[in-house]
Amino acid sequence: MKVGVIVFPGSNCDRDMQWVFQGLLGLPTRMVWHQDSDLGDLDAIVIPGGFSYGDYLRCGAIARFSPAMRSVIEAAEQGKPVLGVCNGFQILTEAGLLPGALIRNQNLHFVCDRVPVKVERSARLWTEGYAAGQVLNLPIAHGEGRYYADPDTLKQIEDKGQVLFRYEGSNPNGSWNQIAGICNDRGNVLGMMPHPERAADAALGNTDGLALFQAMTAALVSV
Ligand SMILES: N[C@@H](CCC(=O)O)C(=O)O
Repeated sequence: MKVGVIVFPGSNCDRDMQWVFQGLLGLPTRMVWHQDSDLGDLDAIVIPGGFSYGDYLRCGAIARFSPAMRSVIEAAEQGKPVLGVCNGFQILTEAGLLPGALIRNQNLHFVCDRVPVKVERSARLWTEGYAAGQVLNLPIAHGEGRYYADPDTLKQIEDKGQVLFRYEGSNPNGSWNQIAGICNDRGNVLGMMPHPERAADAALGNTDGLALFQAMTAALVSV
């Protein structure tokens, strides 16, 4: 059982992810340079936050062409859990693993804050450690986090229950339907803009994000 964290030029949350999986949960974790396409040894894949390729063109638009991404797509097709946080979410939408897009924040400002995020439902792999409707306090830090999808796609993901996280109260980036995180139809790929890895270690004073990683880990143990 092994977790892989894909590292692109410009990733900056890769070590935080490594700390959660390896340091807090005690799971073997491999840092994978984006040019490495041999991911066969991995049981779960994480695409961390950051500024891959300096966010040139659009956040995630260049990273999605990295050799590792072809293998991430294969792993997702095999049903392995794939988690993308912030820039990772952007890369997953650019790669077509998740529907919709992350566009410039409505107020055109980079937003760095801690915000209430509601868990929509208790979903296998990701949110079984939370109660439906539970409100988490999670850090956000992004310039292109406004979730957008065309009306048909939006209806489809809402109808299928693919929205797992929604901003509660305020809408910090103007996301359609206050969407903060979605999974794919099959449920094994999750992308979210808030940073649960920055709210996982008690030393940081907030462990609201930890249950997400525990749910992912529990699923791995039973693989
Ligand atoms: N580069 C992204 C996200 C930053 C991150 O992943 O923390 C943005 O500004 O939208």
